[in-house]
Amino acid sequence: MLHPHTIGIVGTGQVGMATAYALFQQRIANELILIDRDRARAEGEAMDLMHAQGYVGRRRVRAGDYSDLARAQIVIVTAGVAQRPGESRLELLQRNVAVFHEIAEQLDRHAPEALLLIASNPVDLLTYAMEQLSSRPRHRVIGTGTMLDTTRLRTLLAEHFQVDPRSVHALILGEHGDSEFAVWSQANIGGTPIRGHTILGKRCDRSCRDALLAQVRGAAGAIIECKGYTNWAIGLVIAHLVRTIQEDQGSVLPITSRLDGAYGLHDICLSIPVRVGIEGAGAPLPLPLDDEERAALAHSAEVLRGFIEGLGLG
Ligand SMILES: NC(=O)C1=CN([C@@H]2O[C@H](COP(=O)(O)OP(=O)(O)OC[C@H]3O[C@@H](n4cnc5c(N)ncnc54)[C@H](O)[C@@H]3O)[C@@H](O)[C@H]2O)C=CC1
Ligand SMILES: CC(=O)C(=O)O
Repeated sequence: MLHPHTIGIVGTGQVGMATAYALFQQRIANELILIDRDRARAEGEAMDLMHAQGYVGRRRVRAGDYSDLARAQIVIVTAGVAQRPGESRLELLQRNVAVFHEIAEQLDRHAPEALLLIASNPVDLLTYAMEQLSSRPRHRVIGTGTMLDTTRLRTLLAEHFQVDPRSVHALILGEHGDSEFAVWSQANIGGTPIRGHTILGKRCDRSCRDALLAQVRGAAGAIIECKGYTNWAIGLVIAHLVRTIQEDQGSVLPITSRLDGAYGLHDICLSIPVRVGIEGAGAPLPLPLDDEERAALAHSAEVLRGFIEGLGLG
């Protein structure tokens, strides 16, 4: 029987461990199973985290094999290689698809019922690859998509308007990558549209909006230039997603899921707002995009489709 508080993490690098830390610290998981090709690394990380039980209470964190995932309700995949400075997410594709063949086979054998949450990059294409490689229902494979980019935009807008980021309602959709776009037609601060309105004495005109979007698109590159990787924000994004699934919240989130007809797109994984619950990706919401946004979504789909055809996944 699956246990909702048993969570597996495949890949105990920077992202995997920022995620483990968030899950542990927020008491989202009672049992964390850490799997990595480098077993010693996973063992060390498990021991380190376990030693904080004196402050968070009784929790189990252990290094394991795929066979230890039988009880896991959710398995988070953060394995693979990360971008080097100057490298795009799409450049990781071939290296990480090879890793995913092996992981999909192991997960199908040992955790066929677990919901898979993909973070490895390029996340849209690897979510697609995992859906193709795994025999589980497609809605049970989801990617973090543009959740990270969306929180980056909300943070920047909150700074601009000097409000709580949680009062900023704005979305980044499409590819988690260079072709992503902001849905400015719907963006608002506490209900007041950002376009065309002065909010708390401040405006964000076209050039301000373009500059903020450029900052969001460049955020990963800027952080990687400084510290070599990004991890803390994505760790919190994944913890939020895990809680959403565990509690069957039905939150609407810009995750990566399979589109088969929504927004006129077929057979592709990218981010649009989707209901998320215990079964994974639910129905997409029919966000009324304007012409420019529809064109941007179609462009993201075209960029990704160019790569899907080269994956050879059938
Ligand atoms: N979706 C998102 O928003 C974000 C995605 N990422 C992506 O997450 C991935 C991980 O990034 P980092 O943790 O910084 O990389 P990292 O290099 O620190 O960790 C990757 C880990 O995967 C392990 N690994 C490699 N192949 C494996 C296999 N076949 N089986 C099990 N473990 C394996 C490695 O031993 C390593 O511990 C990258 O693809 C990165 O681009 C990073 C940040 C945000
Ligand atoms: C690395 C990456 O995908 C990000 O930080 O957005």
